[in-house]
Amino acid sequence: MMASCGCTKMIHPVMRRVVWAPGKLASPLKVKPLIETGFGGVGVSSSSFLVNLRLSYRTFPVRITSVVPRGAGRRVFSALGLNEEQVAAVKTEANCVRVVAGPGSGKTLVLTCRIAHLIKNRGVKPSNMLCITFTNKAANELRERLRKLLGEELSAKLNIGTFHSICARILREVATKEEVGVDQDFVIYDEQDAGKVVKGILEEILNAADCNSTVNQDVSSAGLGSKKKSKLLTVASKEVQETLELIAGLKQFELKNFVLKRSNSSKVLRMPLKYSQVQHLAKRYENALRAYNAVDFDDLIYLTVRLFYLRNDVWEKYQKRWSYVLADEFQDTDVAQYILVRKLCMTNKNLFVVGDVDQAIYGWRGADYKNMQNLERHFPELTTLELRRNYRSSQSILTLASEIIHQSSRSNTSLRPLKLEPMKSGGSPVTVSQFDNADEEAKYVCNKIRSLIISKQASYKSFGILYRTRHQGQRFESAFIENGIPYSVSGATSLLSYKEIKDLRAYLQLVWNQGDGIALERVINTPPRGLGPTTIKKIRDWASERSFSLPQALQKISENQPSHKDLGITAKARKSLLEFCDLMKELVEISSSHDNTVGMLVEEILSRTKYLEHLEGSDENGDKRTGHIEEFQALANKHGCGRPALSVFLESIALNADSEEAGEVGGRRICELRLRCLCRICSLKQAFRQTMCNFSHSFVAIFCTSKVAKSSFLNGQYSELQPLFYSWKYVQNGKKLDTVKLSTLHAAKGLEFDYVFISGLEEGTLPHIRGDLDEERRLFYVGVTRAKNHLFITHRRRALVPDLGFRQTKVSSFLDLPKRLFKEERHESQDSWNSTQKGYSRGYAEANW
Ligand SMILES: Nc1ncnc2c1ncn2[C@@H]1O[C@H](COP(=O)(O)OP(=O)(O)OP(=O)(O)O)[C@@H](O)[C@H]1O
Repeated sequence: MMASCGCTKMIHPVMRRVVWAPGKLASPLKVKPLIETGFGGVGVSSSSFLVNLRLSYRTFPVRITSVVPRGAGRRVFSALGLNEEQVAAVKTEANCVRVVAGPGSGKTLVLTCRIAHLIKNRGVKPSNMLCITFTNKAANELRERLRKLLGEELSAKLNIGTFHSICARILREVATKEEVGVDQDFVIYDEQDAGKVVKGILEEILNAADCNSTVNQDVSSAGLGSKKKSKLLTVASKEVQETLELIAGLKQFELKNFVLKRSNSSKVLRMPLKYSQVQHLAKRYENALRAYNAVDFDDLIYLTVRLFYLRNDVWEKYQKRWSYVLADEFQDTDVAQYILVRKLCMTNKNLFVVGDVDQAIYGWRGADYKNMQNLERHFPELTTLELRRNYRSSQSILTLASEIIHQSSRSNTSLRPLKLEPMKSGGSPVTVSQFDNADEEAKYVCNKIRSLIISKQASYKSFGILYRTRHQGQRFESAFIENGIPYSVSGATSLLSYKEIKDLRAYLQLVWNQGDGIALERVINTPPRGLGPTTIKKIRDWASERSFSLPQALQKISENQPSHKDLGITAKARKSLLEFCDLMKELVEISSSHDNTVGMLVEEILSRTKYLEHLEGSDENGDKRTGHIEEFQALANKHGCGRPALSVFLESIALNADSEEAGEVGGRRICELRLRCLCRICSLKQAFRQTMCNFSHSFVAIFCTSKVAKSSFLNGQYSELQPLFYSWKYVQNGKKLDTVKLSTLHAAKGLEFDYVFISGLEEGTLPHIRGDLDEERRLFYVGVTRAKNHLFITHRRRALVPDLGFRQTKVSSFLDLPKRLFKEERHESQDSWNSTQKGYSRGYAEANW
């Protein structure tokens, strides 16, 4: 209908396809549905507090001159290296505090010390504090620092987590099906699972609409009609992604109206057209999730907020439990997260938030930096403090950063720009270099790294290569592989993204919740058991005619209800289904035993399904996949016995995709890749090379540590393998890999490096063609302020521009800066590449052996 009123341009592409078939939409799926008084009280003496504090700050370049006695107030913190601004923020008497903190000003340090101060000097129980971070990585870092600072016992009582993990915990404690649509055993769907649900709904709608329109058009040629009917329409992943984003926007909008209504406000927000178009889709999506007893990431927060508004007792319970709320990176909160924090602090008004409007980079996923400002309205007693001293970057880098951010419009915010004060003077000038193309740019970066490594001025981990879009990293990856430069990628392919791990995870999810339709669809024919797509479609059709979900249909089949004829499937397929149902019943029983760990359950799944044999037979990467399964089992083995442990394990993998563990696996994969390429470029014999290329991880370890290999290295043979050898040694010694870090600008938030390269400063790339100009500028600012001592900015004359393909580029408007702030370099194609490469191999051996 809407399309016919001339607004096609405003209509979402998927909706355009769906809306053209008004009245033909399939009907929504109906499914039946620490009272310790300071440290003394718990055995932490003031001196051990200070010792611990000192230990925890080993990572900080602070000078501790003397041990200050307990209660010496301001002096305690200044002795620990905090400056006056930081001490003021830590020790402020105000209860409701907003700390506006520039980059590199020590936000984490302040947050850690504030928590310690509240416990030590204000007698707040650790169990009454809730500390919210944005990523699991940040939560882990804070936890670790506090563990060193406060000791094991006290820090264990603190509640530290991301918005998602905290809300999941609340819902698991108090959710009921009647109030929020799921019970406490719910599963959490990640973006991929949610995408599958949306894809299913969209394709169902499209195919139903297509089927009807074929009939309506009275297609004379029966052949064409049936052909059309038999070819199912599919939906592209981009369309699924766009639909998910619209549904997320609609949910935010609905939550705002819900809160207005519950707060007795007469204001009602008008729904934007784009959201009204997806309303029915969103409803079907919600119904499908609830039918599977599942929630998505957004739901975790929305449902918690709804529960707080619907149930006073629940709200009171949590605001009493967490009477002190501290939140990091507050500029990146979205509507729901803001409402949650506000509601939790509504009565106690004990709030401590840290944030920086200039580093707000998540507007595209619903974050609203104006939440920093909204605090003034909702908490009139708010005290604002500033951290302006930057300890990270040299003066030249900071001057450039300030110029960049002062050019942003800063519209709609009363927060004045922070005037950062550099604590480091001077510094080498920032370099802006132009290259012909991405290859030349990558060679330049490799050369710089090599020369600094050879001259021992830097280790690999002192380099950060930052870029706007993920695909830019690939060019650097290939260049590093060719040159034996060890690297790791922020947010690299995690263990959880491999097919075999997804299969195992789906089995576990189904064991936990037999109503999980997405998990069921994944494993019902994996390994193959004669239940192909046609059989499943027939069962699904049978089920939807009776308003059952697929899991409910299976339940009916296992109760011997429909015959294979009723279902329209073969007797063999029905037998197979019954066997599958029996298998699941057995696995559920195993999971319930208090003697069985999650690791044992994984083993049972593998043996009862003959999954490993299936892998061997079906996949040439069988070895690698078996390695991934071993890693997954190792993770599972860390968990205890019975169903509670299974729940904890599933939740930890759903909510910890950004954790170090996942990254570690990414790092190992990179070792493999690198070794393959190194084999190619160095003079290994054909047969040996073959073995090396088929190697498993343990083989690399054996090779790298074997005497033969060592002597080969000493003799100067295989010198290209040396970086790998060192990386492997690092892993063996339990150290983090010494690698150059490749990262998108978004993922670089919170990181710092001696040397930073920011690549691709071209119009269309940075600023990104589809980005908001101000937010893109802030992203650039975040990148620049990651650099401690040396900053290299690069741009290419010809490059792959997002949405436009390969083309001649224009230098980014973000580089319209006073020329005095940087040094410009132009690089033509290099011929000296090969000769430097040889020199490097020799140099590397000399420098490292
Ligand atoms: N008082 C201090 N004295 C010396 N160094 C400090 C002090 N406070 C912070 N630093 C140093 O400043 C650097 C930045 O600290 P931190 O990473 O906590 O900053 P941040 O405010 O979280 O930065 P960003 O928001 O840019 O990620 C660190 O290297 C830290 O060691």
